[in-house]
This record gives sequence, C-alpha cells and structure tokens, in this order.
Amino acid sequence: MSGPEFLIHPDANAVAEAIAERLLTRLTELQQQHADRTINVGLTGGRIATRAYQRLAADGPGSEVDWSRVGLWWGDERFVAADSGDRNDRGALAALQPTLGLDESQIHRMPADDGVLALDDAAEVYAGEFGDTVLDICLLGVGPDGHIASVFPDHPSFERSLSATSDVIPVRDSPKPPPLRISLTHPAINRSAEVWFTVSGADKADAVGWATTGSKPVPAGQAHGTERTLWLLDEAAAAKLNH
Ligand SMILES: O=C(O)[C@H](O)[C@@H](O)[C@H](O)[C@H](O)COP(=O)(O)O
Repeated sequence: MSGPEFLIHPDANAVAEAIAERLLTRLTELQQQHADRTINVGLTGGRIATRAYQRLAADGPGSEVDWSRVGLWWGDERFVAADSGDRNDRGALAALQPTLGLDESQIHRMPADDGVLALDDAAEVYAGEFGDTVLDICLLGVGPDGHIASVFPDHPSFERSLSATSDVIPVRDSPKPPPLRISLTHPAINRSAEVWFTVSGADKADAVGWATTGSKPVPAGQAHGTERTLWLLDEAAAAKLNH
C-alpha cells in the first residue's frame, strides 16, 4: 500500500467533475484488466457524490464502460423507509438508473425499514449479501466531525467498526439524523483496493487535518485502500491538509 495521494481542485463542482471523470477512466481500465468479472464500487451519500453521479449519468452512456459489468454497493444507509428522501441510495439511483440501464441484480441496496427486518437483522442480511466482496473502488464522503459511512467519532460506532468481525454493523443514536443506520465497517472498507475520499467546503478542513495528521482519532483517519488511497478535495477543504 502506498501513502495517500491528494488531488486539490478549485471548488466543489470541480471535485464532482473530477470524481466522475476519474471513475469513467478507472472503470474502463479495470474492466480491461478483469474481463471475467464485475467491477464493484461502493457509493456514498452526500452532496458532492450526488453531483458526481449526475455527471456520471450524463457522460457514462457514451463512455467505454460496460455498465452491465459494474456492481453498486453502499458504504452506509439511513435505516428509513425505502421511498424516504433520506435514503442515500435514492439520490444515487435517481441520477444513475435512468441513463446507465442498470439491472436490479447489479444494485446492492442496503435493506430499508419496511417493517420486515429489524435493524440488527437488516445489517446481518447485508453482510450476507456483501459476502467476501472486495470493493474495487470505495467512495467515502467525510463529515465535518471526521465521520465516514455511518461511523462517527466519540460514538460507539467507531470502536465497534474498528474491532468488527462483521463487514456490516447496525448503528443507533447517530449524532447526525436520522438515528438508525447501517454501515460498512473499517475491515470491509479497508479491504477495498482503492478508497477515494470526496470532500469539499471549509467546514471539512478540520476533519481533513485530523484524518491526515492523526492529531485526533477520527474514522476517516483509519480508512485506506490496499492499493490506493486518494483524497479528492477542493481548496477550502484542503486548508489544513498534511502532505
Ligand atoms: O449518511 C449521511 O448522513 C451522509 O451520507 C453523510 O455521511 C455524508 O456522506 C457526509 O456527511 C458528507 O456529505 P457531503 O458530501 O454532503 O458534505
């Protein structure tokens, strides 16, 4: 594993564009290298990522990517009804599904709170679906507190994620609403070949600083890819970067 790489763009829009462009290039390369299998991508919620998905939806159809060989997973999900606007998967799929022609079998949504599964069972079901998946690319937004997925600092989810024996955990009392969530754990994230952090805005500068200097233990500081760890930032978020 090499050290983290930092790519700094002028603003949030430029970061979103860079993520979309880089995804198209990398997915094409990976499909050439691994003609026999699906390429698995872990999606994140958040504003930048959603903008990147919209860009991907526009540029994806004319690209060299074979969308029938891309598997979509989620790093975390809010445990609310499937049709709730709070779901992370809604924004992503609203953008991606209409133009990329994705089959349901390629879309690995985390279970919703639909009265069938309780939170703990829902996490277990997703762990079963995830199996021994190694994400080729895991996108991670970062909160101003340094959270990634639904793993929060100064919260039981952090210790639980770091020491998890499962790839997926239920999260209760999330400091960021809604309170019930499902999250990939650090072992699952850190098995990814590539982890791409997507971060913009001055309110993220401290979090980026803590994660990259280790000056405060935050979930983002403990996440990395086995082959590559990439920080895609805007200038404001990079203000306290250690590199
Ligand atoms: O589940 C959530 O509450 C969000 O998905 C959250 O974890 C988000 O990814 C980060 O807070 C970054 O969001 P922005 O890119 O919008 O700053």
